[in-house]
Amino acid sequence: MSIREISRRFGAIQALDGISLDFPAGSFTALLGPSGCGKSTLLRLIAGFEAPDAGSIRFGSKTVADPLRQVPPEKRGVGMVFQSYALWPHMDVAGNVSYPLKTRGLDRASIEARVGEVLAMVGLEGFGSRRVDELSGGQRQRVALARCIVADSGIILFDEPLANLDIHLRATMLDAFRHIHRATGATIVYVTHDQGEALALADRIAVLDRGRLLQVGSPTEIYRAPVHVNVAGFVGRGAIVSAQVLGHRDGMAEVEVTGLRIAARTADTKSGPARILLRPEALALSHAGLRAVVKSSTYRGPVHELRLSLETGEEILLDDPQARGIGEHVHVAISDAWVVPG
Ligand SMILES: Nc1ncnc2c1ncn2[C@@H]1O[C@H](COP(=O)(O)OP(=O)(O)OP(=O)(O)O)[C@@H](O)[C@H]1O
Repeated sequence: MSIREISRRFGAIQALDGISLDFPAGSFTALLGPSGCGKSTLLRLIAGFEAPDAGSIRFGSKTVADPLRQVPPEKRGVGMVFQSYALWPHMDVAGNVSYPLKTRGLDRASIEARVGEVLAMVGLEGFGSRRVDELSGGQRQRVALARCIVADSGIILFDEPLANLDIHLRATMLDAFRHIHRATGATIVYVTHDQGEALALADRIAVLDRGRLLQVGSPTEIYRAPVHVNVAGFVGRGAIVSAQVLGHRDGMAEVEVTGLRIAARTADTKSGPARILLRPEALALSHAGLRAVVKSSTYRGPVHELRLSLETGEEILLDDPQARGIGEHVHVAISDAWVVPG
């Protein structure tokens, strides 16, 4: 599937602004970005609930949407798992799941066999005769998922499917989604504003901001080498601080950060003022290094997250095994840094 130069405006709001993105067959792409950046609009355009003002959407060689043509949603063969499950509450589980097969005129025995197989796949073996309104949120999600699998949708769209589930169910459903992706080979587009979900699930992450695509890449690329400060700020913890690039050696930038010289990863060969990204796991308290003052110390499970203030007034985050006192003077060693382009 590919989208080319897609734009969509609602009155004064440019919800999508010239987005081009390829979704290779069998890929699992997470669309990530702050509220209002256009994620759901993009999904609705792929599903066929919205039409683009400009640009085109192709499924393989077939154009399903451009400003002149619009294939209706039911003819696109796209499966959808949304937050509000869109199931028929009065029907039992098997009735909901078998619906796409009935419309294809399959015989009863084959339908039953296929429904049983798919319910087992989503961990709902033996749930066929249960009413949907007697199920938990997570179980309903699984029914919606089973219905997509039964329909054999080559493309499955997820819109914040875990948003109203508790933390334990979320973990179980993450496993279910991974399993379904492997088992069906479907092309999956997954909208979330939870970066943890995106990093854990997707093989590609596309980061949107105000209707524009900022970056698309593997979770590690997005985390380690964000191409824009808004990507760096949105994905993962960390801080962006001002620095000077003095020169380059062996593909690395020589950088000065408030008096300390370090080597930083970089994508270009520019020198002069720059901004660098410092992730907490690349920082450690040390006898020498950046001078900083502890601003806050928050226990986060096994570590204490320290918020430290540098001499420039900029702040960084660091994880330390011990709690530290507010106002304590410390030194910070840096083992990895990234020069944010632009
Ligand atoms: N039908 C509509 N009418 C008017 N404005 C709309 C409509 N749909 C979306 N918008 C606007 O377009 C922008 C993008 O909305 P969209 O729902 O795609 O964002 P989102 O990234 O999915 O946000 P969230 O994470 O909050 O769901 C927002 O400013 C929204 O208010």
